[in-house]
Amino acid sequence: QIDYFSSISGLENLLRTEEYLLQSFREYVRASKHQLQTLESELHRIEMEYAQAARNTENYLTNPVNVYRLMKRLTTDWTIYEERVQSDEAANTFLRQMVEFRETLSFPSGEDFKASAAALARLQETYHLDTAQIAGGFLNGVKYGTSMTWQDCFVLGKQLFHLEEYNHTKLWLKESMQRLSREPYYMDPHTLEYVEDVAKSLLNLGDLETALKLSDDVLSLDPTRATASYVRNTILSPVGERKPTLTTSPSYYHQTEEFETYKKVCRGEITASPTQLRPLRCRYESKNHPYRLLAPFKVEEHSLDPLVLTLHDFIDDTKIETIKYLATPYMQRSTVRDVVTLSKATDFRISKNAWLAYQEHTYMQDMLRDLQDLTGLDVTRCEKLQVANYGLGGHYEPHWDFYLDTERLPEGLGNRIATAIFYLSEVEQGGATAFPNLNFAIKPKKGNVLFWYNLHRSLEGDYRTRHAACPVLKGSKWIGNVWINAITQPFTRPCLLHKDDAISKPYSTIV
Ligand SMILES: O=C(O)CCC(=O)C(=O)O
Ligand SMILES: [Fe+2]
Repeated sequence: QIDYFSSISGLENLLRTEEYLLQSFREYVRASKHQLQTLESELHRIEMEYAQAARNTENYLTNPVNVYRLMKRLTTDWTIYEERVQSDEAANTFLRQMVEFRETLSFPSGEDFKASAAALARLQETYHLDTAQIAGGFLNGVKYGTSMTWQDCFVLGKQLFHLEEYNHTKLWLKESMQRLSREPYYMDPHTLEYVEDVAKSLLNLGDLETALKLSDDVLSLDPTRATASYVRNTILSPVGERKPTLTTSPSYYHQTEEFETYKKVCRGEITASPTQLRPLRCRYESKNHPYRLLAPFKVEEHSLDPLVLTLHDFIDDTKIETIKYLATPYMQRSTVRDVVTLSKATDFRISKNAWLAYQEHTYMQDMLRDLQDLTGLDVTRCEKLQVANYGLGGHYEPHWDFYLDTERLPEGLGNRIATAIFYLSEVEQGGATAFPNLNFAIKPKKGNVLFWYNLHRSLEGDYRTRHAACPVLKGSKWIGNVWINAITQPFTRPCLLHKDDAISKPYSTIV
């Protein structure tokens, strides 16, 4: 069962579906127009005939030919029109095609639709986005798309209600009413029911002021509406009879300080302090490799302890496109380790990924060779390359890359001593790699690599390296995760005999 919400890769299938639907619908409109035109000329003909008869009824009815034709019309012709309207060829073709399309084309599932609503709520939450702005097609002040209609906002609000995202429900239902009030037919009889529905929802969500205003609006147009009266009476009756207001209760982790810090880092509200930044440098590094003397590594330090670096322009576009191309057919929903099921999909990691063996292409072997040249680490035994793609609000909440459960290390590889994230695309907005303990987030830049050590020298996990992929706000984020494992490193990064993990212990208490 493939899903569509967890990456951008694959979504083009849905657009192709829409192309087919549009074609079919266009054909339906064209054919029905043609049908209607034929009917119209028939109608016109009878109208003329009738007008003539009505002008001088006696003269008309005394003509035997006219009488015959009147009889014919009323016995056969009208039946033919009736049948034609009923058998509506154009509509039938369209409906038949739709049945076929539903079997042969890709459609998103209800889960996809739900997850895309949840993604919008997550983005709004993480980046403090204004509801009216999003509805107007703006993301962080940049106009990307068309506006949402009041119905769009209403449906989204309802979905968020079912997801128990009550704060967001309120925002979207109110936005839908705002948008409705700007429509020329505000409050026509058909929409009254929607407005009542919103009034009732807002009553349950505790926004009494708006609920009362909406029900008053409805009642001023139609004093007999039952729901609006109920809302109004409930609000105006003495307190105490009212049901308790619905409130959202985020999961335990989502209420922690770490999660708050993570979101601030994603928004760029927290950044490394001057003291943190002072000792850091950018430099060229050749490691005395003859080739690298000419094309040195461009190294930017983000933190010295733990060591976190950006390697600028580390991989070129040709290699990047090849690697994405190789991965695309194998992309599947990303999972996380789970004690019981071994691996499972979760809400806190939303992306698709594919594992590629480095042997599959020299470009991938080049990635490892370059990393080895720079870091001196032995890369002969690594986990496979993990290529990932994040779409609509895709993210990976704070986590460690090293295995906590050292009983179950990948066989013959050992724990993940270092991570190198190859950024395989730009991301227009959001999607940074955030380190909530270190107070910085690195914005993806195509061709750059983010490198850090996950383990202390004693091979214990360095808890300060907790990191995350901030939700992608606009764009399609591609990365390649290289994990360099510890088993082959006794000479390249000798482990210490004494423990040196005390410094990161205080950061281990989060989970
Ligand atoms: O996408 C990112 O920026 C981080 C990804 C990550 O941490 C992971 O896949 O383990
Ligand atoms: Fe990670």
